[in-house]
Amino acid sequence: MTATFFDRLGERIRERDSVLCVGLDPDPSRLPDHLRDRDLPRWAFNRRIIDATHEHAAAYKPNAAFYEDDDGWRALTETIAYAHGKGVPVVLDAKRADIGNTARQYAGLVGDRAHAADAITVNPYMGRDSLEPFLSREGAGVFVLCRTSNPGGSDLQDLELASGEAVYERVAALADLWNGNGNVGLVVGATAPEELEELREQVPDLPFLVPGVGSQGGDAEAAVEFGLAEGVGLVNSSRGIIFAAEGGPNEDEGFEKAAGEAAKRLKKRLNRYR
Ligand SMILES: O=C(O)c1cc(=O)[nH]c(=O)n1[C@@H]1O[C@H](COP(=O)(O)O)[C@@H](O)[C@H]1O
Repeated sequence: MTATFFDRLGERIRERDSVLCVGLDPDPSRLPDHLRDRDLPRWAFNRRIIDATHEHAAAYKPNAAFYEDDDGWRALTETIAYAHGKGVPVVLDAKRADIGNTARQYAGLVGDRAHAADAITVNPYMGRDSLEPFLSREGAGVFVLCRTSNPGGSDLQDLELASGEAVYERVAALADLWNGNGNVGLVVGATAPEELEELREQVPDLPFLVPGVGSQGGDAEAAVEFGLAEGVGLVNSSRGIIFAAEGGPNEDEGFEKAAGEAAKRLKKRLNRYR
């Protein structure tokens, strides 16, 4: 195993010729009917999605929100183990951070523990010490929320500081300082293409995780053009891939085929801009 998460991700990107991150957000209300009576319906769904998409995926990104209940963590750990079995790194989208004592507990979500993820998304709001337990896990990737894709992303992140820089620019500068182990990246939404371009110039060495392509209508070209650092970075789509069959003739039985085709299509589209 190579040293950093980004080394491993870079290898995967080259090997699969893909920067596509497939988001595993299995909203229980949208699962196909025939999987609903399974022991762990979300796991049954994810397993089929992974079978159909892994050839095209540089990484998977389960969002913790879809697993935070009694059966959820079992579904999540099965999913992580299965993705690893296919050789695909997993970014746990948990957006965590807390005072050190608590963050140390969260940090077990990534790293060497069996079924832990390879990288995690974190929230910079509480500052460096709240992220230290993640940053100090040298082999784990840490994606710091910088300029998010949601409409309210500008409410705080675009505010201008006394120094003249925007809050998101300060976050990027801090993340660059926190990158002593070469394991830090930024989350920057594809719905903010100007900020993507500007941030790429500001922190040329940090890989970005770029969500917001697909269901949120973000700019796929800007995501690729500015999201990659030395060819390494991820462009995520979740609902646009895993629920690609919805509304079509094979909504129920053919959902994994539709997901596989959607993943292949988006991979190819992203590759046109690399
Ligand atoms: O951290 C994230 O991944 C994230 C940051 C952000 O700014 N916007 C954003 O959409 N995300 C996540 O990326 C995924 C996007 O899902 P889709 O809109 O279905 O592709 C969800 O899991 C979001 O929580």
